[in-house]
Amino acid sequence: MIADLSLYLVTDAALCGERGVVETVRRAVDGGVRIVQLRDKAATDAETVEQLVALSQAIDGRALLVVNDRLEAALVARERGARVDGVHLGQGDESVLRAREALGPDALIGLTANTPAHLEAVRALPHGTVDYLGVGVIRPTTTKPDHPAPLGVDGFAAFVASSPVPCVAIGGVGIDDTEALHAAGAAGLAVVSALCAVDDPAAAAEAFRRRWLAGSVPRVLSIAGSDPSGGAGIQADLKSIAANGGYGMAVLTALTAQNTRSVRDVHVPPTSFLRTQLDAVSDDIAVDAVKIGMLADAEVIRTVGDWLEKVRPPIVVLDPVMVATSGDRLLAPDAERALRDLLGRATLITPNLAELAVLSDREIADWADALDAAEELSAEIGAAVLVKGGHLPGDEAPDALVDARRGLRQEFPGARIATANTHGTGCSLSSALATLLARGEEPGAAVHAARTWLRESIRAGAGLRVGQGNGPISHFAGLWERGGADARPEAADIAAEWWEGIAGIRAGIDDLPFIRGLADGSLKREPFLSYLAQDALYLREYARVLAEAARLAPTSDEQAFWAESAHGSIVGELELHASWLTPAQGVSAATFATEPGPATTAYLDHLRSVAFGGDYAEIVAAVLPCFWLYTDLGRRLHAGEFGEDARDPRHPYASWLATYADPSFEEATRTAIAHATEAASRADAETRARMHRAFAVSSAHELAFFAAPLESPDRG
Ligand SMILES: Nc1ncnc2c1ncn2[C@@H]1O[C@H](COP(=O)(O)OP(=O)(O)O)[C@@H](O)[C@H]1O
Ligand SMILES: Cc1ncc(COP(=O)(O)O)c(N)n1
Ligand SMILES: [Mg+2]
Repeated sequence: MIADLSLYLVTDAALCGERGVVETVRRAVDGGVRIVQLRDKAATDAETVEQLVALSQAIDGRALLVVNDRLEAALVARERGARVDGVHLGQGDESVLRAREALGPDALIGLTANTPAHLEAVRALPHGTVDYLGVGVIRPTTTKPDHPAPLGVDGFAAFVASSPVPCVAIGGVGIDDTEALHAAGAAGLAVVSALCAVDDPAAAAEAFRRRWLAGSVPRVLSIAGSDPSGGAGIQADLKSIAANGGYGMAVLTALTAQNTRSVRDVHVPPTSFLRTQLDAVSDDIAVDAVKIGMLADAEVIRTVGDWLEKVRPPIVVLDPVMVATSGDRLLAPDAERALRDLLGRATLITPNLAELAVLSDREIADWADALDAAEELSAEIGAAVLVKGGHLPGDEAPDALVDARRGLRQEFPGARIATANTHGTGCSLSSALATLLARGEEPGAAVHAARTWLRESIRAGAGLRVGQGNGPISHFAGLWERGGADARPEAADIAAEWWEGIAGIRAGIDDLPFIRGLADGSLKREPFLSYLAQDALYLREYARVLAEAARLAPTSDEQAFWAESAHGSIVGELELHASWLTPAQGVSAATFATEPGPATTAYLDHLRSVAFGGDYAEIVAAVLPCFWLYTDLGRRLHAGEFGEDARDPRHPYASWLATYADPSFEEATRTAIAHATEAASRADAETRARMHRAFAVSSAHELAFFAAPLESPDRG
């Protein structure tokens, strides 16, 4: 049997402690353990049967279950309805031949081995008797008191090289061995203490799995229809999987005769042949992720559902394809019910707006409706939902990831790209997601990366000059342009993402009593002047950071811009002193000579530490919120968004508010946004992430800075 041995939990009742073996296993499987071995040398056969029954229920088909040594108990537990997939035998335990005979050809049979003589013995057995070897110990361990001399990673690698069957590394394996053992050729890691004796087995398992997957090329199977014009269906899937770093496989549910204009005909081969294709793959290859596309009719859906029930792939991304971009049906209308039943088997489903309406059986009038419907559907099916906004009217094409079980609702903003090349966008996105999830990405990060890649590929689509209708996207545009480096988002997309990312901070600023009072003029003079005094202190240092940006700027345009901004910042400081922070305004010499308050100090510390790092990209991201948030606030104050008072010339702070809405400051802000986000677009993914963080941290400091005058009694 072909099994995913990547993360293999071996139980130890003592190490599981009060939590117990069953609960430990349940959580570890939640976290991604793929196979569980019940190992309890002290239990009686009757106790072992009970434990297997309980474990089988807790695992619920999400991982394989084998038992150490106790063939009889496995057989009895099977009779009692437990799903026991096989046994793991030691050199001294029952004969593997007898186990194979008793458990049948589909059982998983493992054997402990660590010497050349053991390997000779395995070679002498009929092919298919032993499925894998447990090889160790890797390091000294206390969970096997009588263990042989440790092999170490090198000894393990040498053993694997001459083994006829896959080898799992066991014995003292810790998370930091993951990469080395993967590179040494391990089929998986068998872990005892590092999963049983930890507070959070799910988190530990997730960490193992993520590190394991990061080093592998995932094997991704698309189960979908064929599009001979190459833009959608399995053709799009295979390109998308490859472009995102996976090994692509494809099982055909249907053949369409379509091009970029329309679907002319659909041929659905017999489902018996579909099943033969599916088994041919899973009998030979461990499938890391499945993407499901066009399913044609109810019988196809049932066939795929039965196969999923047998194989239980760890990741299933289901794109509930109903209608093609051209408007032609790809699913028989009477099959919608059957499709709904299949959703429960998915990890993630990716409906467009029309499909979401059908699946959730409600009307969707706008994006807010779509999010609510997605949340409801997610709760109902127990899977995450990525609702796609490609068919929204207007200039925006957002997507949103909703997972009711985790209380997750994450929006991904994006301007609509003006292009006709949208054929196969849904197919491409879902297979990219299956691949990225199989590479160990978190769902939110996977969606972000898939969208970045998709948007670049959509933009490049027209350049392919394929077809007269809705042409395809250019799946390898990034690869062809940059030789495979991560996709680069456009500056405008980065701006949208950063701005959306601080939506909570912006709402927080709008709600501050200080801002409300500033808008309607009710703000007392004293906190206002103390705010200005802090602002003056801030601007002087801010100017130095801007000057540092000028010093490091890669082009003379940018150099000039940041130098002018530094100058502007100093002029701003001087003006504050000239017109507001004066004895005439009631500002005493004491306030004048004020010290920076905590919020000012914290903000400046952040800016200076970024500036000290000497990275132009990060500095310009950190200085951006001071431009952007002020301009945005000024524009909205001026537009009367906070009430009409702010525009009244008799408003006590009218002249100060006017400087907010100064057109030349707005122009400078546009330029600052452009320089920062273009630097981000040119940067590698790691630098871009640092920039995003620096931007978000500065934004949070802006909020604290506005809050300070009415908050801290010891403000400057
Ligand atoms: N013109 C466009 N500009 C930017 N993104 C788009 C555009 N059209 C579709 N997308 C994106 O392509 C993906 C597929 O979405 P959608 O077209 O809604 O689904 P489907 O292709 O299944 O009908 C989504 O990520 C969506 O945001
Ligand atoms: C065989 C096949 N499967 C799926 C689609 C959906 O295409 P889109 O991704 O544009 O929704 C398609 N046109 N053809
Ligand atoms: Mg589409």
